[in-house]
Amino acid sequence: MRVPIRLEPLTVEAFQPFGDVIEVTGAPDKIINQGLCGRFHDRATFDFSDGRAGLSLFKAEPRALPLTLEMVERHPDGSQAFIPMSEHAFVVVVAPDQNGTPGRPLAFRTKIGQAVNYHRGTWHGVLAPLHEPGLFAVIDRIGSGSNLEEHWFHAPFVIEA
Ligand SMILES: NC(=O)N[C@@H](O)C(=O)O
Ligand code: NI
Repeated sequence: MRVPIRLEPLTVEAFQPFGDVIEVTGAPDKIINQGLCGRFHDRATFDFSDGRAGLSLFKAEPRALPLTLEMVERHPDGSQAFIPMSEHAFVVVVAPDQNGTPGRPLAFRTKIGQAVNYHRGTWHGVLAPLHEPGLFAVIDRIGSGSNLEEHWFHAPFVIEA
């Protein structure tokens, strides 16, 4: 028996307990470059313990819906941001922490132009593009240790459109 989870639109409000939604909304915080560019300033909270921020590129295989969710993971020592490098939606899965194990996951479909930053220690699904090229810039912790905790569900969930 796979428990269904319905994909919801990604919003700042719904995602707030888990991380930041990075997107161009409203007026820029600052107009720069002789008026030719709007700066939407400081839109994500990075948090790294005894390491440093690093920028990597991920090229991930696209996933098809319905998507089986067997596990979530978290990074106790740092936040992790995923910035799509193509104009395609991707699936974002998070779960509340309940005394060290994840509760019922939530699944979101991003809109084009949205990126996410998981706060340090947030349970999340691994990167799940929905289309080629599956190319993302990732800002996360570079440092010692694995910085990775996985939780495999006894009964997988199924993420549905
Ligand atoms: N393992 C790894 O670098 N990627 C995961 O953290 C992920 O969230 O996709
Ligand atoms: Ni991760």
